Amino acid sequence: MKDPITISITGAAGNIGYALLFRIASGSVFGADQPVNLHLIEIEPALPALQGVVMELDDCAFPLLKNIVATADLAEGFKNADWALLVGSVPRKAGMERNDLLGINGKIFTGQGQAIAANAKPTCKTLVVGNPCNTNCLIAMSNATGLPKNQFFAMTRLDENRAKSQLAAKAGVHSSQVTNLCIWGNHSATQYPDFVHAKIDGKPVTEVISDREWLEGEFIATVQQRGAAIIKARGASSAASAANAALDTVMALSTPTAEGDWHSVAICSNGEYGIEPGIMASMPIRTKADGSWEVVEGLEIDDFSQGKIDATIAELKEERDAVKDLIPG
Ligand SMILES: NC(=O)c1ccc[n+]([C@@H]2O[C@H](COP(=O)([O-])OP(=O)(O)OC[C@H]3O[C@@H](n4cnc5c(N)ncnc54)[C@H](O)[C@@H]3O)[C@@H](O)[C@H]2O)c1
Ligand SMILES: O=C(O)C[C@H](O)C(=O)O
Repeated sequence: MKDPITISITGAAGNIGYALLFRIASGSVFGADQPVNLHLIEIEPALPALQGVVMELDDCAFPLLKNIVATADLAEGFKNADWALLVGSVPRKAGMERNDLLGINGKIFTGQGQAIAANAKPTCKTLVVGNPCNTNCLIAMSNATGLPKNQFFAMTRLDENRAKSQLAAKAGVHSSQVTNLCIWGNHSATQYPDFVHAKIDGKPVTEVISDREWLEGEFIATVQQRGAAIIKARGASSAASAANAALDTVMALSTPTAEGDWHSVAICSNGEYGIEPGIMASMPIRTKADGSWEVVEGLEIDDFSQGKIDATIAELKEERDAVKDLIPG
């Protein structure tokens, strides 16, 4: 048996948490031979509800689940973490944009970034799900003094999965036949789901779907507005699909990417594609055999795509400027 790995999850008593924990504990994320410890972090008022979740985890008698910690103490919660999944934060309501949450949620990520740096393993990878996730991740990363920036990620995989599903439906194929789908920029209404480089059965999407007006219009708008559409329909923000995408992201960053393909996640720019260094932007990413990752470089960006990328990066710069008080030095 391998040594257990420790997964710390904030907001563990929330809706996404409830959809995440049992899949991790069952072995379906890290493998059937990988024991796990779950460190569940909540705010004090949610600890009684969290105890209920712990009772349910116990009642599953998962063979791979070795230890559960349920706590409001960040040092205890992030101790020895291999992965920190930062979900805990307030979701938006109908009529709000995700960055309307910056004032409420942004400050959560200063203390969490510091606590990860002080208590987690030096190799800990952090994935931010709580919105607005790109800028919350920037705050966490900037406060995690001493940890490499390339261990911080913000989630755009839900957007990738949504985009693949829309393209598949339009082309009359299964979503698994859609590859090379990159979400550029922010997890927001300015994101750019890149249909130009996406492929269906290895062919450019633009050859399979000849309706360019749909691709440039309805397709992009549907993906950009999908979160709002779910809030309108459900009366609550996406939870099961968000948890699924978080686990897809963890797996995509833990296993080598299929030859020629890429996946979407926001990382700290080093200037790739002319994106200002230090901006937490979604780009095409490949995970290598040794577990490290790289940006897929050299994609040709046409004028249409460049305009969309510029718009979403401009929004990320505005968000960064709005939280400058939460970013040290
Ligand atoms: N990036 C994405 O694609 C994506 C997708 C869906 C939802 N989200 C975001 O994920 C977040 C969580 O959504 P949810 O549906 O689980 O919400 P929820 O309200 O059901 O649960 C959030 C939980 O976080 C806890 N929490 C709040 N502040 C905390 C803190 N400082 N430390 C630890 N826990 C804290 C709350 O007590 C609550 O239990 C929201 O911000 C939502 O907008 C992101
Ligand atoms: O839209 C939201 O506020 C929740 C989430 O970010 C989503 O994309 O479903």
